[in-house]
Amino acid sequence: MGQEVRYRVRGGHALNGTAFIQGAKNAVLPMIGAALLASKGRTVLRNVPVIEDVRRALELAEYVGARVEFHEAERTIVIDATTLGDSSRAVLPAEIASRFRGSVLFVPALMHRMGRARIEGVGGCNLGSRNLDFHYRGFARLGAEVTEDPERNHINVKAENLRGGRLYLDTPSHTGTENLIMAAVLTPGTTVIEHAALEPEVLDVIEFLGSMGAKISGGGTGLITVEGVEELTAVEHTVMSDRIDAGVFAMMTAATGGDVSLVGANLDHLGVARWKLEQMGVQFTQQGAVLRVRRDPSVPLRPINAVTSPFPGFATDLQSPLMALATLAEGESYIHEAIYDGRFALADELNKMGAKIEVDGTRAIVHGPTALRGTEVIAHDLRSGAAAILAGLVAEGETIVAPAYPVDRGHSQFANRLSALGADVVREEVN
Ligand SMILES: CC(=O)N[C@H]1[C@@H](OP(=O)(O)OP(=O)(O)OC[C@H]2O[C@@H](n3ccc(=O)[nH]c3=O)[C@H](O)[C@@H]2O)O[C@H](CO)[C@@H](O)[C@@H]1O
Ligand SMILES: C=C(OP(=O)(O)O)C(=O)O
Repeated sequence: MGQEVRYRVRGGHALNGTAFIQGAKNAVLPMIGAALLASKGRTVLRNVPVIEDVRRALELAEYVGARVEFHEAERTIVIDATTLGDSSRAVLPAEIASRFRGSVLFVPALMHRMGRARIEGVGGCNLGSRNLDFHYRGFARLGAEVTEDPERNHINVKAENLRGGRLYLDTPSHTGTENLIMAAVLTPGTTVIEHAALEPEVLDVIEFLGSMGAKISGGGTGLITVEGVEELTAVEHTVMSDRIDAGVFAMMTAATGGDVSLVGANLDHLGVARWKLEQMGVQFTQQGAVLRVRRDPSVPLRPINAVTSPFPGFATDLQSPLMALATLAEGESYIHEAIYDGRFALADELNKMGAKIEVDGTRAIVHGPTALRGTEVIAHDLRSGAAAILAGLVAEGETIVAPAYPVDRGHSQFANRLSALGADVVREEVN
C-alpha cells in the first residue's frame, strides 16, 4: 500500500482574520504556454500560485525544451524559451499532459516554435464531456493540418503556411479563446475570433501577450482581432488574483459565520456569484485591494437558485462550494449546472454527511438546513474537494477529504491559510 495524502478537518470554528488570495491558476497556465512563444529574453511571472498544476506546467515546459525556475517562496517563475526549436521535442506526453487541463495551452507555442505538435493527452477535472473541437477546428482554419491517430488516441498538428482567418466559437470557451489568440499572435495576417470568452483571466492573458509585443484588440467584447507579428519578446508580469480561490474563501467564511479580509480579491471578478451570495445573507465590502466578507451567525442563510454560465454568470468552478453552502440554508435551493454534464459528484459525498440533495441530470435540489456530520468523503475533483472541506468546517466531528491531490492542483497552501483563520484543518500523509 502506498501513502495517501488527505485533508482532515474538525468542524466548529468560525473563520476570522486575513487570508491572502493566491494568483489565478487559470491565468498563469496560459501565461506559461504564452511565455514559450518568446524567442528572446527571459519571462518573469510574479504572484504565481504554488499549486500542482503549475508544477506540471513547468515540467511540460522543460520537457519541450525550455529552461524554467520556480522560486516558490517568492511565488515567481523565470522561463527561458530561447532554447526551444528541436521539433523532436514537440510532444505533449500523456504522463504529464494528462494530469492537467492547461496542457492544451502549449500547442500554439509548439506550432510556432517547432512547426508541429503531438498531443498525447489532456487532463483536468473529470466533469463529464470536455471537448477540444473548437481548438482543433480553429487551428485548422488558420492553415494547420490537424489529424487524429485513433489507435494511439493522439492528435497531430502540422503548422506550415499559417495565415490569419475568421474564427468563431459555438460557446465562449475559456481556454479555446486563449489558445486561438495564442495561435494567431505569430500568424501572418489578421485573425478575428467571434463569440470569444469574457473571463477576467482571458483579459490578463491578453495584457501579458500585448506587453510581449502581440497586437490584440477587443478583449472583453466577445469579438477579438489579432494582427500577426513576427516575434514576441519575454517580459515581466504579475498574475491577477484568483477569483475562484476568493469565492471559495468567501463561502467558507459565510458557512462558518465569520469575518475575513481577503487580500487581493476583487468583487467585480465574482460576477453573479456576488449577488447570489448577498441574497443568501453574505456581506461584502471592497476596501481597495481587500475584500471584507462577513456573515452574521445569528441570521440563518437563505436558500438560493443558481445557473452556471460563462463570465459574468455564476462560475461553474464555484458551483460545488455553493452546493455545500446551500445545505446550511433554511429552505430549498435549486442549482442548474449548465456548463458541464457531470459536475455533481459532490452531492453523494454531502449526502454521506447528512445532506439531502436530489440530483436529476444537470439539475440539483438541496433541501436545507442540514446539521452536517463529519465522515470520510472523496475529492472527485478540485472544487468538489474544496467544497467537502467547506462542509467539514461546519460539520460535527471529523471530516476526512481524500485524495488531497485534486485540491492541491488548484489551491495553494490550503490547510495553512485556513488554519491562520482559526480553522482546524491539516493536510496529512497516512500509510
Ligand atoms: C484551465 C482553465 O482555464 N480551466 C477553466 C476553463 O476550462 P475550459 O477552457 O476547458 O472550459 P471551456 O470554457 O472550454 O468549456 C466549457 C464548455 O464548452 C465545451 N467545449 C469547450 C471547448 C471545445 O472545444 N468544445 C466544447 O464543446 C466543454 O465541453 C464545456 O462543456 O473554463 C471552465 C469554464 O469556465 C472552468 O471550469 C475551468 O476551470
Ligand atoms: C475545472 C477546473 O479546472 P481545470 O479546467 O484545470 O480542470 C477548475 O479549476 O475548477
